[in-house]
Amino acid sequence: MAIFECSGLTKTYGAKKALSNVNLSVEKGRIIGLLGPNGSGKSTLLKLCNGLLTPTAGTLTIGGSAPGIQTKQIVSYLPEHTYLADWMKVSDVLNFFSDFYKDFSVPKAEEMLTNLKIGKTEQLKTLSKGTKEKVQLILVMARQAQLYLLDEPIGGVDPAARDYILNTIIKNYNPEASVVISTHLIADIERVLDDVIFLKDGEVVLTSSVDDIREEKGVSVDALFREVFKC
Ligand SMILES: Nc1ncnc2c1ncn2[C@@H]1O[C@H](COP(=O)(O)OP(=O)(O)OP(=O)(O)O)[C@@H](O)[C@H]1O
Repeated sequence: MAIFECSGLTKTYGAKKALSNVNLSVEKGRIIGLLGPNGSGKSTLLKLCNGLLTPTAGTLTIGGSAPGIQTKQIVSYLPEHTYLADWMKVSDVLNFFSDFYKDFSVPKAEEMLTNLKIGKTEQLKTLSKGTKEKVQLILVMARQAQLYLLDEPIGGVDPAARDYILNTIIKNYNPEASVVISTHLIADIERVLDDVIFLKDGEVVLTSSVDDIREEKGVSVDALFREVFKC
C-alpha cells in the first residue's frame, strides 16, 4: 500500500504556479530523492504533505488520510528553515519533542547526540548553524514515524557529518517506513536512495528506481540530473 499519494496536485501562489498537476505514489519501505533545480517546487510539495499549505487543486493523502492532526502523528518533517527557539537548551528540545510525540525515543536521540559530540546542556543560540541543523535532524529521526519528509537535511553540515547522518537515516528507519529527501547534494546522497523523483518548474519529469537509472541508462543519478537540467 502507498504511504503517500497525490493526484492532480496543483499549488499556485498568486499568479505563480509552484506545482502543476503532480501525480505520485510512494510505497512503504523506500528512500526517495526529491530532486530538482532551485524553485522547482520541492519545498512546496513537502509543505503540502505536512499540511502547512493547502492544495489549489488535486488531492493528497498520507496513509489514506488528508494532511491533518492524524497524519502529523505518522509524519516526521524536517522543514527547510529552523523553527526551534534559540533560548532552549538541547535537553529542553528533547523534552519538548518527547512531550509532543508519542513515538519519540529519547535514548535514540541521546545516542545520536553523543555520536555527533553535541552536549545536552548547550543552548541552541550558542551552536553553529550546522550543529543546529544536526540537532534538528536528530529530533526528526528519533521518531518512529511512517513517513519522514526531510527538506535539504545535509545542506549545512560538513562531509563527515553527512556520512554519519545518511548512515543514521538508513540504520534508524523502520523498513515499513519511507523517507523522502529533498536535496541538491545528489552525489552525496545517491548511495542511500531507492527511487528518485525529478521536478522541473513544478512538474514531475521523471520517476524511477535508482537501479533502473544505473542499469538502463548506464549513468549515476548525479550525471542524469546534470543532463536533464543542463542550463
Ligand atoms: N510564499 C510564496 N509566495 C510566492 N511564491 C512562492 C512562495 N513560496 C514559493 N514560491 C515560488 O514557488 C516556486 C517553488 O518554490 P519551492 O520553494 O517549492 O522550490 P524548491 O524546489 O524547494 O527550491 P529550492 O531548491 O531553491 O529550495 C518558486 O518559483 C518560488 O519562487
